[in-house]
Amino acid sequence: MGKRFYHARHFAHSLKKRSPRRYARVAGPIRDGSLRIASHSRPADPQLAKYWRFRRNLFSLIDGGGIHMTHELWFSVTPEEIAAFLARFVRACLPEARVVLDVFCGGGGNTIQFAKLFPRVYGVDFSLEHLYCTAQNAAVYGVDDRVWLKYGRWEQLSRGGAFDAVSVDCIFASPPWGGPNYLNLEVYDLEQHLQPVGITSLLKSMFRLSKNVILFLPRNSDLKQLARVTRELLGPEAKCKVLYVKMNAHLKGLAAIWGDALVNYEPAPEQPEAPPAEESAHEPSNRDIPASFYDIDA
Ligand SMILES: C[S@@+](CC[C@H](N)C(=O)[O-])C[C@H]1O[C@@H](n2cnc3c(N)ncnc32)[C@H](O)[C@@H]1O
Repeated sequence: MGKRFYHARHFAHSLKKRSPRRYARVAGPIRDGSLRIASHSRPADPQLAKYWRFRRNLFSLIDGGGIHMTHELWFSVTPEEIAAFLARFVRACLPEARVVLDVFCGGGGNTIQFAKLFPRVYGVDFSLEHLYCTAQNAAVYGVDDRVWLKYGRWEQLSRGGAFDAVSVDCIFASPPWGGPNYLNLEVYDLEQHLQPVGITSLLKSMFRLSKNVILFLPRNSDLKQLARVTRELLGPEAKCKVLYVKMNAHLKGLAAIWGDALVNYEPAPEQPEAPPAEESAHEPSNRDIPASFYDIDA
């Protein structure tokens, strides 16, 4: 893997050795353990109270004391149930896939769930603290041996060809939505509001590496823009599939999906009986995709 990526298991050690100046920026929280979440103590910031109440939705293993988060990650980690669903969905659609790239990996909510089902997962983030959290959290879930991390701004990494030598089977990204104000908008403009770049640039940078792309987007995203950008970048016949992702009956966001194998996938009708015994947990079939997640607008 060379020196281009940090193996999650040795993240802090490798960062210190290869880039002491970068390490110095996170040395404090690494040494004093201030990013470690003591699950039973409510955070001092009242803004976080609501997120803390639902902390086990973010990481079911949070009570074990090994989960790490920054203030920002309380708001932005993908809830585990959703991340697990998306990983199972990709696994069911792309049974041969080996490599997933999680751009904007944050605290590893998605990276971890992908790493449970795929042998190699790359996580990218421009926050060293977040990469450190991903590495720590991946260790809690016992998947840090499958996770490789890259520090930097996605726009620059992509322009510089940082992943050109990697054969990526699928790209997932949960880009920043620009704070909770997105809910005040009737329609979320994917060119204006999405960060760090608009949807056209973001998708261009991703389609260079893989035709299979999933973006986790605000629930009020402009679907017309999705249709337009799909045709502009992939041709007049191309399709984007949109899954409305719900948790406990609440609409949490949209998964916008590109790539034939992902778009044309149909879940089998729900089957009441248990799956056959020989079906391993690591080889999900379409029975693993709960139909309730499907509310498709193709
Ligand atoms: C919504 S969070 C992702 C949460 C993640 N999926 C999880 O479950 O933990 C977005 C992340 O994007 C990172 N980010 C923002 N702009 C970035 C950029 N230009 N390049 C790389 N990472 C960026 C932030 O540091 C943040 O961790």
